[in-house]
Amino acid sequence: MTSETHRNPTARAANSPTPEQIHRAPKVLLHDHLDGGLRPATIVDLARETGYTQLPETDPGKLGVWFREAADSGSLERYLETFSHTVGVMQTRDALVRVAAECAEDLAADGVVYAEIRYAPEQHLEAGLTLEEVVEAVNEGFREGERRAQASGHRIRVGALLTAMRHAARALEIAELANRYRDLGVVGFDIAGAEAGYPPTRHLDAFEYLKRENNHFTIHAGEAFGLPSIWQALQWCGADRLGHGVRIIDDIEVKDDGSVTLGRLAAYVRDKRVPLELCPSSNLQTGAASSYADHPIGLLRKLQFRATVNTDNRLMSGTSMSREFEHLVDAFGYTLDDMQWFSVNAMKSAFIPFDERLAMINDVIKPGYATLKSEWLFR
Ligand SMILES: O=c1[nH]cnc2c1ncn2[C@H]1C[C@H](O)[C@@H](CO)O1
Ligand SMILES: [Zn+2]
Repeated sequence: MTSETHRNPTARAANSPTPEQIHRAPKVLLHDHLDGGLRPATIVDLARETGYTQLPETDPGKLGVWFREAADSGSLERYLETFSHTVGVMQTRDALVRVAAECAEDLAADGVVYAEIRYAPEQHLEAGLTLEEVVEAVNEGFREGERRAQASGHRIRVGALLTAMRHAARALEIAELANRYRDLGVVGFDIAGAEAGYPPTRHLDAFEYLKRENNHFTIHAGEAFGLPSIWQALQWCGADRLGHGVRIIDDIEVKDDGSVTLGRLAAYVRDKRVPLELCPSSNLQTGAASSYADHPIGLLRKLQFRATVNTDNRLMSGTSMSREFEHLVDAFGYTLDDMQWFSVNAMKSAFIPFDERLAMINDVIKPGYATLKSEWLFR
């Protein structure tokens, strides 16, 4: 596919939402890393409190810039190196509670009404916490953040996804942990980390265990590595969703006359309504896409894949859900109807029970967009 084929030169439409409307619109976030979303000022505080001495900057403003620039590396491996500093200050119970509470607060203030936040418990054991203590601290933080959000007039519901690192060998143990804390704040499982060289099938035992337990999982696949990774994640591992999955574009052919042919895998992904947790800004930094206008989300939305919009790592990308939508509105001329479509797609794909998803869609998301869409009548 040439990069020019799917550029939308008209960009913003007359009825595209303003940044203020985007901010107020109810948004649903399925792919966001807890250790990729800390406030820079909190990192500085926690480093001081916990004796972490490796920070590249101690001024919060400069530190924020440092993360964005260091993550802007063009390679997933180098992008991931920046996490040593956030994980480095997230080793105590208090630190985890604080980071999780602020995460929920920040998302709620941005208009996110439902979020699934992931992190790898195995990365937070350096100061002696157990896996269980890590999960309980993060859950406590999320509950505290939900309460604070409500007190300031925002409503958000946050579920945790437990991630296992794909280069390590603890996936089954983490899957069992996710199962133990199911209905206690944890809604599913994930694997993350460098993709090339670490296929998801390395962790087949964990996925087979979760399937036997009727539990849910997503797999980072099709980000830095292409179709074989997506194929394995779906057909060997049985993933419910794809973390990124953006490289499914490699199985879609667009001819000069505009006609589109889906390969077998792309057809499967669309036919089975496999949710794609797309993260535009993150993809630009790791080299998986070259610009917002050229990001495959434009074509995937047109072809009605079950596409969702996500932040991945708000700190490393200097982003938020509102900012991701602002970029997409600018690049593709999206309207509130498009935003609603992405948000409903995400809510349908969440790992909480069906009746709760439906209530979020009918009682929160649709009324929220209806209010925004009717505003022109009273302008
Ligand atoms: O986009 C990503 N791809 C693969 N791994 C990632 C991505 N963003 C964050 N991670 C890793 C680094 C974190 O330490 C870990 C758990 O959140 O997940
Ligand atoms: Zn990710």
